[in-house]
Amino acid sequence: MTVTTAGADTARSGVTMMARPEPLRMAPEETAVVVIDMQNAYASPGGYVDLAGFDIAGAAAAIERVGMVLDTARKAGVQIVYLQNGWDAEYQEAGGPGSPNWHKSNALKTMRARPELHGQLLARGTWDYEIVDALAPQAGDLRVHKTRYSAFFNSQLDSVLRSRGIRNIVFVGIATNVCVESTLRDGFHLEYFGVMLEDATHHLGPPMMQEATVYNIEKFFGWVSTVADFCGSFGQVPKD
Ligand SMILES: NC(=O)N/C=C\C(=O)O
Repeated sequence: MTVTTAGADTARSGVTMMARPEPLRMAPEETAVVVIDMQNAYASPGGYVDLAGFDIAGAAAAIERVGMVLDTARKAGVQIVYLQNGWDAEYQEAGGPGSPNWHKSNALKTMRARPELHGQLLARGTWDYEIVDALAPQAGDLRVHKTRYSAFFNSQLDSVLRSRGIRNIVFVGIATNVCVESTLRDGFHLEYFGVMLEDATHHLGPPMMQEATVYNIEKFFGWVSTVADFCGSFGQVPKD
């Protein structure tokens, strides 16, 4: 049975997208594509996660598929919000030894192990922090800065979405099992309908991490769909 997301006119004006465990009916004007951390740090050779020893072989395909989603979203008038993860140049926003982030962040750990990298990873103003060239934001897109894995924590994201009447979030980006899942979970608790396009994401760690997030989302926190299903449904929306 199709799940109709919140919104007075959704049943009438919405589009139906195939998803698991149920198809979703969503109004384009109440939907945003949230692009998680498609920065050089996460998606480019020589960026933070590559230097930290994670496999980024799947990132190139994710970039290409995110690009397809953004093309369709722009034509359909769906709001696009880019998240960028990182901290100020002095790393004050990262927290010191009193913060679990200081102990768990693999970027901070990599820089402590390789002091010559200090100042280069995830600092605003660096190449590492920037969105990859192929997905450069365009006029009308929004950018939101975040300092922890969940894009809802200590950021402008909730008010940016709420003030625009957004109730549905289509998630793409990196990494599936860290910032995408953390943000989708927090969005669930804030009453957003979250759907992840599984082939426009990439995980950090072994392949089972991708499978685990897909299971968690399908079973507990939201819906899972694909780029073809997003483009097939939102591609039908006429732009005014
Ligand atoms: N964008 C992410 O999922 N980030 C994951 C790890 C990190 O930022 O250290």
